[in-house]
Amino acid sequence: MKILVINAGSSSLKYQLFEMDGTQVLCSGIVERIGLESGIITHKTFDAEGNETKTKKELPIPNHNVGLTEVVALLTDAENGVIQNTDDIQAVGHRVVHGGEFFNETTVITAEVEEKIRECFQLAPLHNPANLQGILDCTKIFQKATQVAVFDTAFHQTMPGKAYRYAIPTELYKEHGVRVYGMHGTSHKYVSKAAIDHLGLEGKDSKIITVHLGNGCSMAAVRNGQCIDTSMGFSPLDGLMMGTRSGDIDPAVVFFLMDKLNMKSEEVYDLLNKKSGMLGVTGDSDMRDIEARYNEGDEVAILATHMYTYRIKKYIGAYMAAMNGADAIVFTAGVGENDHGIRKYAANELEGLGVYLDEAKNNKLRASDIETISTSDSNVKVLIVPTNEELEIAQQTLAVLG
Ligand SMILES: Nc1ncnc2c1ncn2[C@@H]1O[C@H](COP(=O)(O)OP(=O)(O)O)[C@@H](O)[C@H]1O
Ligand SMILES: CC(=O)OP(=O)(O)O
Ligand SMILES: [Mg+2]
Repeated sequence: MKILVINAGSSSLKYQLFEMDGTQVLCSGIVERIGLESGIITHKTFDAEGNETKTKKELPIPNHNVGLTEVVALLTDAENGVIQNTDDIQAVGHRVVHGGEFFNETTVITAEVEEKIRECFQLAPLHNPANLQGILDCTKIFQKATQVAVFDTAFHQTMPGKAYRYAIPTELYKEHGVRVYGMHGTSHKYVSKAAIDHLGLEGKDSKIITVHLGNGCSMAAVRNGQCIDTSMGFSPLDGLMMGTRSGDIDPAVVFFLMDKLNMKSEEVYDLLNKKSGMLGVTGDSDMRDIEARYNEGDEVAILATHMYTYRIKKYIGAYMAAMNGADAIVFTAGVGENDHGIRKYAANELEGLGVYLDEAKNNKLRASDIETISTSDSNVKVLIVPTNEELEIAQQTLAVLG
């Protein structure tokens, strides 16, 4: 069975096509810089031995629909395509960031499900509209396929009330669903499970702290494979410092901006979501640019890097307290897998908590497989586990189809 996975982000669209009998990846790719002057499509195909052929295209991609049309053209290309026509796809698995309290598991998409995804637009304005657009487009293009939604929020639905409730009047939770939801759940689930398997902790009282550092960043405390706390909240704006999002901030700042600087609520929302985080402090949002500036001794980049990693460190402490210890801290996603400086500053000087980083091992730039970067006698293991949200989505899609 061929399952296509679509991970539509705010400015990108990642995809992978799987042959699920034996789980072979037929092709994968990313459409980046959607909506900007020039977009980039990187497309990789794989033969039965896993050998890779890569093509790269630069062209304007004004919206996700154009991006998806380009992807379909690559999939069905007469010479280099991996399928003959769109009817070869039996299912499309979609990443949907926010499922509110509607969904705690993977779901076949119906008109009613689409409506509920729409109802969650306000909770994830950078993500859910793009996710729904991807679903609507794929329904038209892949007419024989079952469309399935895998929610970022689902994995976090096991959190207890003491972790997911805000200390505000109860009716705001009961009548309006104002609570912590948490995101990146597919990734936290995938990497925590991989760490549990890797460390032989299946069936034991396992305590894993997962640190997902991409453009959006979040952490989770995972006890016995279940999420008990996470750093993103009602929306993907909360918690860690991110590429363009502020993360934790005193809500009084919002009123200050509105009352003293006459900003409208949507301007404040835009500021905290799109103009803050690393971008707000340094002018750059991509960690590669910030790393280069750091290495040149740029003081602003140095400050921002330490703000970013200090907050991760504080959450590590919080989650070790929440679980009364930890077996492992797991770094993942674009920054977590690639940036050894970020891992170093986030996980060094934690010997008091039993975390001993092996700096030489950590200095590897890129982890394509699970790597241990703590010393052999570290009580708490520090791992890099490359995430694979697309594989997790494909497996959950297959499971829901029975
Ligand atoms: N080699 C690298 N070194 C440092 N950071 C990197 C590297 N490669 C990618 N990144 C970072 O990873 C981020 C994207 O991560 P990703 O997990 O793809 O995020 P998202 O899914 O949120 O778009 C980029 O913004 C970039 O900062
Ligand atoms: C929820 C979220 O922040 O997703 P991403 O990191 O893909 O932007
Ligand atoms: Mg991501």
